[in-house]
Formats: sequence, C-alpha cells, structure tokens
Amino acid sequence: MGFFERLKIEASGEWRDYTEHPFTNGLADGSLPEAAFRHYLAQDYLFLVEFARAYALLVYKSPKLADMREAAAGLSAILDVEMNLHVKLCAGWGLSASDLEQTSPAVEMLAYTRYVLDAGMRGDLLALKVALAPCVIGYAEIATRLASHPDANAAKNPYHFWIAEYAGVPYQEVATKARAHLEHLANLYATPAREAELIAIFKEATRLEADFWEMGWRVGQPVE
Ligand SMILES: Cc1ncc(C[n+]2csc(CCO)c2C)c(N)n1
Repeated sequence: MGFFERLKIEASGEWRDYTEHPFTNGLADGSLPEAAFRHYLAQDYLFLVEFARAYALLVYKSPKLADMREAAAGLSAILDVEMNLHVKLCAGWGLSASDLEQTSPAVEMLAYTRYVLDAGMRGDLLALKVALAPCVIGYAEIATRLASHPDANAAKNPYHFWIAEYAGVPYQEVATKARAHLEHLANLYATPAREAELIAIFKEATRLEADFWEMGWRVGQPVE
C-alpha cells in the first residue's frame, strides 16, 4: 500500500468528515446557500495567498534541486494561474478585487494556514508535504466525487464551474503529480520512527480542512 493510502486509513474519520462535509454535498446538488459560498470564496482568496507562502517554504525546505524546481512550479501555478482564476470566479459572484483585499481573516482560515506554515517551519520537506496533502490531493478526490452527482453538471447548478475546475484534467494531473512526489519523498524520508509525527500532521491538517468547510456552511444556516 502507498504512503498516502496509509495516511488516509490512519485518519479515516477526519478524512470522511472533510471529503463528505455537507458543504460539498450542497455544491454537488446546487443546494448550498449562496451566502455560504460567497463567504467561503472570500476566505479562500486569503487562504490562497498563505498557501503561496507555504509553497515558497517548500522551495526553501527542498534538499535537492529537483524538489526545489517542483515546488517553484507549484508556487508559480498558484501565483500566475490559480489566483487569477479565483479572482475571476469571485467577480462572477459579486466580489471585486478590492472586496477580497479588504476581507478580514476568519479564525478557521488563520488556524489552518498557520498550522501548515508551522508544520513546515519546524519540520522537513516531507512534513510540509504531508501538511499540504489534504488540500492538494483532497480537492481532486472531492471534485471527482461531486462531478459524478447527477445535478453537478446541470446548467442550473451555480457551482458547476467550481466542480468542473477541480474535476477537470489539468487539476487532476496536478494532484496526481503531487501524490507521486509525496510517495517519492516518503520512500526517502519516512522512517518508522517518524510515522506517528507524520500521521498526526496529516490528521490535523485534514481536520482543519473540514473546519474550513464548516466555516462557510455555518454562514448559510438559519440562526437558532
Ligand atoms: C480551503 C482550501 N483547501 C484546498 C484548496 C485547493 N487548493 C488550494 S492551493 C492548491 C494547490 C494548487 O496547486 C489547491 C488544490 C482550496 N482552494 N481551498
């Protein structure tokens, strides 16, 4: 069994809470309240900025030039492609670039990004890759599941574009490559003595991803 499969099994409860969160099901059938998605999108803009910083840290933490190049390509993809796509998507939802700049960070966004950056600062390249894996590989898995929902492609589903973006071939290839690189690093650096530390990082990052969905989900729920 591969390293990533093992991590998922060790964190199976957290993984299910993240990948099957009600927010994701609301995207699939189009029932997610728009206010919930708008809140998520604005926080996700701030998230992407911090994630670019985490990729910059990957560059620094790379022991080998090949790892450094891989990380630098990921950093460019976020800065030059994903951020632009995100700003365009937000504009379609009525969020201007200046709205995004002025968004106050939510504690869930801060908790998650600070955790990933800290795991990378105190750890090595593999530890940081493990902290990033729920985001990079998880979104590919989630989007593939959502895309198979009968309502996911309906023209009336307002989240159709979001699902198609992450379920599409270009993003799926990014995730497949990230997973292969993680397996390669695990073969080099994942000793039995480090297993508990790496599983703990994976579990925590997965839990914080689920909390990120929950943050958006709460905005769409009626106040009790
Ligand atoms: C909360 C949250 N988690 C994951 C992603 C997806 N994502 C963000 S950066 C990145 C790597 C790109 O190469 C991916 C897949 C998101 N947008 N928001």
